[in-house]
Amino acid sequence: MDRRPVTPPLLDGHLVVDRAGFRLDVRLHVAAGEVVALLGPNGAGKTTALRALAGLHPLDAGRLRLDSTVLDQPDARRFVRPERRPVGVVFQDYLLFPHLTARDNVAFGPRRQGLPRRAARARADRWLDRVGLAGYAGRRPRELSGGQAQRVALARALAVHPTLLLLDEPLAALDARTRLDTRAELHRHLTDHAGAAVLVTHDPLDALALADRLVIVEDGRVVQEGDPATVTARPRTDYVARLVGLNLLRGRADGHLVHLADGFAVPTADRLDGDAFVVFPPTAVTLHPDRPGSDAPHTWPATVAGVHRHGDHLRVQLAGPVSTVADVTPAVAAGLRLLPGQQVWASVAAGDTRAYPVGP
Ligand SMILES: Nc1ncnc2c1ncn2[C@@H]1O[C@H](COP(=O)(O)OP(=O)(O)OP(=O)(O)O)[C@@H](O)[C@H]1O
Repeated sequence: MDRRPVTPPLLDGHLVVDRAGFRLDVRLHVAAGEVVALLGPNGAGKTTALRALAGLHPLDAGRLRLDSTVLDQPDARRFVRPERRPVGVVFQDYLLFPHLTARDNVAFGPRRQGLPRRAARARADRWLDRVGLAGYAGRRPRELSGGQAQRVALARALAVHPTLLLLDEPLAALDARTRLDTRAELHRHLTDHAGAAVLVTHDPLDALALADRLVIVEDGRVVQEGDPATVTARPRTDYVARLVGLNLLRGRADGHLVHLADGFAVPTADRLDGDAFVVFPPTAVTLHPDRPGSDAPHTWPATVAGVHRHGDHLRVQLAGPVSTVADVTPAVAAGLRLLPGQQVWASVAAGDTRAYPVGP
């Protein structure tokens, strides 16, 4: 039996925020040293959650505890103002003070924490050095590139030794090359950060590269969470499936078949019974011009809804009783004369699908 004491998470939040026609209601736990990425479609509530953690948007209900301090609990009339929270933020709309040098931007937080000017500046210089900007301390934000400004913002957030680090799309404003370098650098700083970190991103690559755990938010609720490997292997919503590039269908498993609506079925190597999800990559879908014979018993009719170039392949959107996407080579597409509106038949091999229960 495991007798290790269960340590409470460093951050323990039940965040409830009401906005016109929208309610955020998410439970969020983050351990010391853990990086959690909030992912979700536009308007899901990610930024609202981050702003609630920072204290920029008070909770309407629920409770937020960080370490041993309750930061926000409306029913106990408890609210710690943003500047009094041990929180470092890197927000798009909250970057740098334009009139201060990079050094003074970074020294600002430590000064507020009571560090004398000279010590605060020395700390700022150490952090600028750590983010690779030793020679830029005297520059003002307008004399920095986007990537450099982003790194100063990170240094500023980390210089206060925050218990909680919040990052809102930290790499979004950067070009592809800078993004790659900054992502690697951010990864190093997050690994060194002893506190909790919560990151909001639209980019699955950022989330997979930086986070220990993904929390998927849709319409103000957590719809799935887990380590990146599990979430990407076993998506539970269409949004997550699209994010990781898989077709996701839901049906009723009966041994090695998952029965879908309208009497169609998908074969699977996994043996399962009951409500099930089944996933497969677009490259696993085979298209046939006519209904195949007994060599492909589990096929379904589909209408080509769209064809786009996708790397070396063509990505075909298929509508019908089973809505999927298929990746085919240009040669196959030409052979099938794939055009929008065309009727085809689709199938997938058991060895290319994975099925898992809908229930926990
Ligand atoms: N200032 C505001 N006043 C009222 N409602 C708002 C305000 N800002 C956002 N909302 C609403 O709150 C909901 C959540 O928005 P939020 O910005 O948190 O989503 P998000 O997941 O961060 O989206 P995105 O990916 O587009 O940034 C949306 O329905 C949005 O319309």
